[in-house]
This record gives sequence, structure tokens and C-alpha cells, in this order.
Amino acid sequence: MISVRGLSRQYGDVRAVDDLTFDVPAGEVTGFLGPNGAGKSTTMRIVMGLDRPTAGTALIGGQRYVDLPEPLHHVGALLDAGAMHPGRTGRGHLRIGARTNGIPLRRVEEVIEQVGLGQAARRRIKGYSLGMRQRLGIAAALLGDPKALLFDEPVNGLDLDGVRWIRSLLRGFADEGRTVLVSSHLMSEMQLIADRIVVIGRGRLIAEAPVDEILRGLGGQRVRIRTPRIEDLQRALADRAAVERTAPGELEITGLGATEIGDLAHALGLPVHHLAEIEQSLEHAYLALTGESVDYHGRTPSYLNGAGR
Ligand SMILES: Nc1ncnc2c1ncn2[C@@H]1O[C@H](COP(=O)(O)OP(=O)(O)OP(=O)(O)O)[C@@H](O)[C@H]1O
Repeated sequence: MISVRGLSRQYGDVRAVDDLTFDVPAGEVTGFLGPNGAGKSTTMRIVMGLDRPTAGTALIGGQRYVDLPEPLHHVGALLDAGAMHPGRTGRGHLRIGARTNGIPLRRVEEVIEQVGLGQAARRRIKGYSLGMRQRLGIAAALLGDPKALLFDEPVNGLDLDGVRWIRSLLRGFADEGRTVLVSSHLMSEMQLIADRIVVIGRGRLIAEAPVDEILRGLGGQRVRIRTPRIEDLQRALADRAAVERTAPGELEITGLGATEIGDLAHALGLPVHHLAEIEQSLEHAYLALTGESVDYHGRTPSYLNGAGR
């Protein structure tokens, strides 16, 4: 379990993290989402003791990283897979990590196997593809067989095979009861990987909820219903929910669940031809959540405005 409480980090004029509080429970994959510059990497660096907070705490199993007796047994992180000595071999890189942390060298061979580096472990890192570097970075994070794992953008730049591998790896860690925090820009990816997500913007918490709750619109659940007696239903719903006529014979309702609406139609004797909760894509929910907090909007060419939504 990782718990972040009232965490703030100020760099000169920039408040990179601003009074942030959230939990990363064991046994689940927690996705960490936010636009560029939202403060994700800063938060992860503070958890890993690589940066100091201006205020607040980030605890791993109740302790600060710096107070952990054998930190690599508690937490492992993939923060910057580029930060490896290019002249070393993969195995050499891992051996140094093991030696400096009192981890037996046989563990190096185990993690090489686990991440599928095999033959490549003999080669110098400068010849590694991005996917191989990610595998090596993950092997390093696993050296101490830690209970908690932090991954900063692990699927960035990976091909589909690599992405699928990371996905099953993270799921496996969570299923073993480990604590997994993974940051990403790829909302569609988070929808597949994460059980719950923490969304931040400009250093502040925007949402912390199970993925399916966010998909249902964080309480602003929408339901679509079709009935040939649309006016009767619309009248009955008018006082209870926000109702929008979206097509002839079709309503979209916000603020009531499918069960309540179905029961109401039944009580009124109205025939129902279709009734479904509308699932938002995580991307859609995320854009709705973070729209206000994006610091650097890309310019959209005018011919794309309104397209593809
Ligand atoms: N060492 C530093 N010195 C000064 N400013 C910093 C430093 N590290 C981060 N920042 C600033 O803090 C803010 C948050 O940065 P951070 O890298 O944590 O965001 P992020 O959510 O990880 O972004 P990205 O998705 O682009 O990696 C940014 O405005 C960044 O410029």
C-alpha cells in the first residue's frame, strides 16, 4: 500500500504537486493519469525518495522510502529507462544493482528470465531497442522482489507485443497481491490495464475511483431508453432526472440508473424496446475531467474541429 497525504512540491514559481492525497492499495493496478506537466513523475520520484516534498508525505507500507531498511525489497520502480550506462551489458547493469543492494547474484538470472531478456543480457545496452530497455528497467525494478511497483509510462513507444506483455505483467503482479502504480497518457490503455485510476491536473487530485465508476461518469450516469410512448415516459421522468430526446422514440437520461428507469416504465405500463447504461470511453471521461487543467493545449487544425469526437 502506498499512501500519499497532502503532498506538495514547489520548484521556484511552479507548484508541480499541490496538496495531493490518494492511496494505492495492494492487489490492484492503479492507473495514474494526467496531462503533460500534471505532476505524475514528480509524485513518483518523491515516493521513491528521489526528490523531497515541500509538504506532506508519501509512504510505502507506512514508511518513507528513506526510512526503509532494504528499500528494494519493499518497492521497485521503472522511472526513466533511458538512464542506464550504454556501455554496460544488461546483465552487468543488473549485477551492479544487486551488489549495491545486498541481493544475491542468482536473483539477476531470475529477473533476466522473468522479463524475457535471455540472450540479450550479454549485449551492451547501447544496442538495445526501446522495448529491450523497458524490459531491463523492469528487471531492475524486480531485483528485490518488492511488494510495491511503480511504472512511469511503461508502454511508451512499445509495439503491440510489448504493450500486451506489460499488460499481463502488471495484472500478474496485482494478482499476486502486490501494489502497482502505473502512469500513462494512453487512456485507452488504462481502460485495459487499471482497476482504479487516480487522475491529477496541475498537481491537484481530480478524481480517484474504480475504472468502471469513471466510465459510468462519476455519478453522472447516462441511460438510453427507447419506447413508442416517449411523451408519457418523458413526462414521468421530468421531475426526477435530466432528460434529452436524442432520436425519435429515444431518450437519454442523466441522474437515474437503468434499474429505476426500467421499474418506472414498468409501473406505468410502457413498452420498452431498448434500455442500456451508456458507457463512456475512459478517454471521454478523462477529457471531461481534465479539460480545465491542461496547461499546454495543442492547436487543433480547423478542419479537425468537431471531427472525430
Ligand atoms: N526538477 C525540476 N525543476 C523545475 N521544475 C520541474 C522539475 N521537475 C518537474 N518540474 C515541473 O513540474 C511540473 C510537473 O512535472 P512532472 O514531470 O511531474 O509532470 P508529469 O505529469 O510527469 O508530466 P509528463 O506527463 O509530461 O511526464 C512541470 O511544470 C515541470 O516543468
